[in-house]
Amino acid sequence: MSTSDPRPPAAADPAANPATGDPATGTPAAGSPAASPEPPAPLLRTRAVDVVRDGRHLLRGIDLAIHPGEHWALLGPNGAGKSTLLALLGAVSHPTRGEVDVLGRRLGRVDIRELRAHLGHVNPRHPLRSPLTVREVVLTGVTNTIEPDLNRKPAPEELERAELLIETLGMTAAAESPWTTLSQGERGRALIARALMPSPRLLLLDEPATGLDLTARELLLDSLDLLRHQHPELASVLVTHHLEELPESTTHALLLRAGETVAAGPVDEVMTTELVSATFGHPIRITRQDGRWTARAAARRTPTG
Ligand SMILES: Nc1ncnc2c1ncn2[C@@H]1O[C@H](COP(=O)(O)OP(=O)(O)OP(=O)(O)O)[C@@H](O)[C@H]1O
Repeated sequence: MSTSDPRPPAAADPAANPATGDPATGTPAAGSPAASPEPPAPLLRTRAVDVVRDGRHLLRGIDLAIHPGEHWALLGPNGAGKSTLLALLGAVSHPTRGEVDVLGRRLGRVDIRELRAHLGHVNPRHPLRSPLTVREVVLTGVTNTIEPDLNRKPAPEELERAELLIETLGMTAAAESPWTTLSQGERGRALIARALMPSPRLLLLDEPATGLDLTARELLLDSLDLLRHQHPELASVLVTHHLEELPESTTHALLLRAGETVAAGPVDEVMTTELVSATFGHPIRITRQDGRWTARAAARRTPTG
């Protein structure tokens, strides 16, 4: 299949389920039948989204629907538009055209700062310089501030939640370690715990494994698998260039090339040799073993005769 003929396995049509409800609690909209077996409303939805900057299309015609319990990989080469799309999904920027609904609220019609409070956005460039401990950094997730709010004492249930998340992310032994002495992998896991403090329904991860050594990457991916297992309603979007950096628990993928969708849908339909090769513009062979993916350049043909 060529990039000009993408057949994205369609994400569920969000228009079929217009319930919007309360983004903070997930409560169905008034009038929704309480016992309805309908699938849940998407947490994120984009329709025909374009982003144009300086006269250049960074994204074109992006349609996407992400539901509770889905864990999406956003894959594509350098400059494909992954960070631009993540900024829309994280209510950080607006589309030039099209619709973006985050937790049932349309960007452009709501205060995006209020929306962001319900999203767990992990910024690998967390600008902390002071030697807060891991526990203190995780607790700043409650106020979504870089430094602790000194006028506010954490409630016992917040301390308890921080401890649980620190454990889930495999950081208990380092809970008292100062930020300034942590490795990049430890910082990454502490930031995921921090992002989860306000119990967001959606976690956005921008290249969380970049720069990690093998052990640190595997610890991170194990932690994400455990987290997703413990919080079955959580949804997530993870941006990466590398298939090896995808946790086993990845359920869906969106492949982007030059700002356009090559394919989007369930991971086993999308993460194929054909579609990933089309996305990266290079023949790549994809294999999946024990739930994890590897990508290798397809073998060159041996010249005959
Ligand atoms: N404000 C802007 N004005 C013009 N072009 C921009 C702007 N922001 C980003 N771009 C360009 O848009 C394209 C997509 O950028 P984006 O950062 O979304 O890609 P990406 O897939 O995340 O890339 P990478 O994998 O390298 O991080 C790039 O070519 C980038 O140079």
